[in-house]
Amino acid sequence: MSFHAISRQNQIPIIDLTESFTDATVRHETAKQIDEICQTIGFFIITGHSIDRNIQNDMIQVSREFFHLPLAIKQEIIGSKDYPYGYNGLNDENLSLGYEKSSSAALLNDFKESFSIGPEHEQPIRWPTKPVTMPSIWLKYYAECHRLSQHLYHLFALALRLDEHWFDDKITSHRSALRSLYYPSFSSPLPSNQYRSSAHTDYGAFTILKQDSIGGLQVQNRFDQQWIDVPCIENSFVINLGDLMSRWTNDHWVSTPHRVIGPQKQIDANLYPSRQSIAFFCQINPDEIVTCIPTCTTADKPSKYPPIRSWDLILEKYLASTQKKESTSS
Ligand SMILES: O=C(O)CCC(=O)C(=O)O
Ligand SMILES: [Fe+2]
Repeated sequence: MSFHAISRQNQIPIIDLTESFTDATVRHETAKQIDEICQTIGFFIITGHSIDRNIQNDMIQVSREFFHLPLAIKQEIIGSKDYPYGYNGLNDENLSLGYEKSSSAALLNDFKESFSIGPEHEQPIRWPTKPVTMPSIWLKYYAECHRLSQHLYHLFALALRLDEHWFDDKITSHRSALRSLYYPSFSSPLPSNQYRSSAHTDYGAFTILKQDSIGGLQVQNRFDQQWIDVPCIENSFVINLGDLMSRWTNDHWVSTPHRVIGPQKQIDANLYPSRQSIAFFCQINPDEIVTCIPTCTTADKPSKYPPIRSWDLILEKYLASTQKKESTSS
């Protein structure tokens, strides 16, 4: 697929990764395709990713179980500056605040709940008392996503004409976060100024997203500003770049705005269906200094951004979207 074909078509490209795990030639071809996608739409769907279906199903199932528990249990683990994970309740977050402050003020907060964990190697993970199977299922899913992210980093490195292992030492103490998002059902349509997730770009390197079959995820085509529906494909993941990767590549690659709209059709009893998705936010080592990737700058294209500690970049955005000040503890 050519650069122009991708930018013109209002579709999210699909890449089958199966052979890229074992065949170096395929890996190089896939990387070339990824480079084109990352310069244009910044989103793609992967199949042949090697994550077991049972693990995906268990993760969706145990998440639904958690979000159906009484609020008091869900609120057992609440995030803070030192522990930016745990439970976020309905209307606690407005992702567009971290993205575009001027127009987002009129938007109601996102109609969703979430629960997140960080990496086990940094600090003990805080779990709610129920469901009891949650820790083992989440840790298994987290490990699988990290393994997949390592393969994707290899493809991204080849796409940027770097050594395949260029990113390896930048993720040895990564701070990747796993977040389960639950968008409850509702009986009358959401107000026009409310979304399930308002428009935003992701903050980190890239995201591995699992969505259920309800749909609603949309990506903005930056060439004509149109919102493109991301199709729900069985046993697939959606991959999208975040702001850190865009800055790291000197804007050679884009982090594309996306949002989740409410369902347009009711199911039964006048109910608009709930939606469950699972996002794995791939974050590099928090102390890594993000400075223009060597292959992304030339004499004609100087580095645009000063070096920054990777976690400083992430925290700035996180605090903006949850309306927290850096000095507050909850
Ligand atoms: O739930 C989804 O499908 C997308 C969520 C999302 O974009 C995010 O949390 O960053
Ligand atoms: Fe996102």
